[in-house]
Amino acid sequence: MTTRSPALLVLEDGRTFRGESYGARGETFGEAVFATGMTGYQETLTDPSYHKQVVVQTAPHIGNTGVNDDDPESGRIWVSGYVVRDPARRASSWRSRRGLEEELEAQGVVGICEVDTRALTRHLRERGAMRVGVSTTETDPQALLRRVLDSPPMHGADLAGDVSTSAAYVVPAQGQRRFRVAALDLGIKTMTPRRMAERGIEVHVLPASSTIDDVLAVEPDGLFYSNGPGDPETADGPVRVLQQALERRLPYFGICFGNQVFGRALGFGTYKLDYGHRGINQPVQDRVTGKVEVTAHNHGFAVDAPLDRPTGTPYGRAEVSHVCLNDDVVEGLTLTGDDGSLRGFSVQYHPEAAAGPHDAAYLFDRFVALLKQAQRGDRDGS
Ligand SMILES: NC(=O)CC[C@H](N)C(=O)O
Repeated sequence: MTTRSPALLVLEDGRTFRGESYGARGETFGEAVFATGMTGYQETLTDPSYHKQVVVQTAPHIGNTGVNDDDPESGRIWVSGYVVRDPARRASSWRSRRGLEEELEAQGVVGICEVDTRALTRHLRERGAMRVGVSTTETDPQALLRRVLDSPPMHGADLAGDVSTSAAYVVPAQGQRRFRVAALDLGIKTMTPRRMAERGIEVHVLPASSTIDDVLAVEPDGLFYSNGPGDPETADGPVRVLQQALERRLPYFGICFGNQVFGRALGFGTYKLDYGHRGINQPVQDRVTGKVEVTAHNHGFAVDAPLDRPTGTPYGRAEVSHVCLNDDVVEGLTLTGDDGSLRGFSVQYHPEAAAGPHDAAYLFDRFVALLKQAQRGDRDGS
């Protein structure tokens, strides 16, 4: 069994928790956020959207199924720190290759266990997400607090460039290629291009800093923007590229950060939620069909768009298509032309469902339908 040493967690408002080391020893900082999924810790840890965040797991047992080679959503763990109640003493799964603690240690991720994660979560829910420090080297809370207060806040953080691919790459279509899509990698998860590839889409994944010329060079049938870390208010480059693409009537689909950037491209603002949505059972309503989906979320920001009326934009009519039933937060947007045809859409949640329920998988089919409609339009010369 791993030997443990004392560890300290200090929030920026001074609230302190003492626990034991879990994973690498050292000191780390980030935004403290809680994730409520009972499963899927590997997907959470490797989701690039968690860059610079210290994730608190509300599920009390973490690590039970170890670490496998199939579930990572990127090439590494991205969370800047990890907080759990009771780590599994033994990993048990036919897919497990190694223990979670071993993996955290190997990747240099500092964590803390034996923390009352329910008390910590209630604190964050009441006071809002805030900066935190976790340390196995510091024993004085006041000293750690000073460093927490010196660490950068999430508000205003420009992070997509840190996690994006440096070079373009292609995820080939499975079976016959039906469409080609340019996908801007703002922190893309492995499952997303795979869900497109399964539907005959060849996905050209491009760096976050790509220009409209880089996008057009792919000769795409459509444009996709991924999830990603940081404050959407900083994503001016991707917003501009998207506006240029919409001017050219390129069909658009966006997920999470891609929803926020779409919102901004259409003229809406974004804002920081008090403590965000992170989990795999969030109820979202499709405002057209009335249907409720149970969905996976990981977002701390949201789009500020009116729920009660459409908004005219230079690219067509924008509407809020989905809302979260817990708090009425905007969870999806659509853009339609004067003839009522769909031009682009996005969701704040995760239809790629890694981890999470598959209720929203239909959105990838909707993207295929949009690409098909645009191809037909091109052929008809309209
Ligand atoms: N998963 C995401 O794309 C998150 C988007 C953004 N960083 C937020 O926290 O809201």
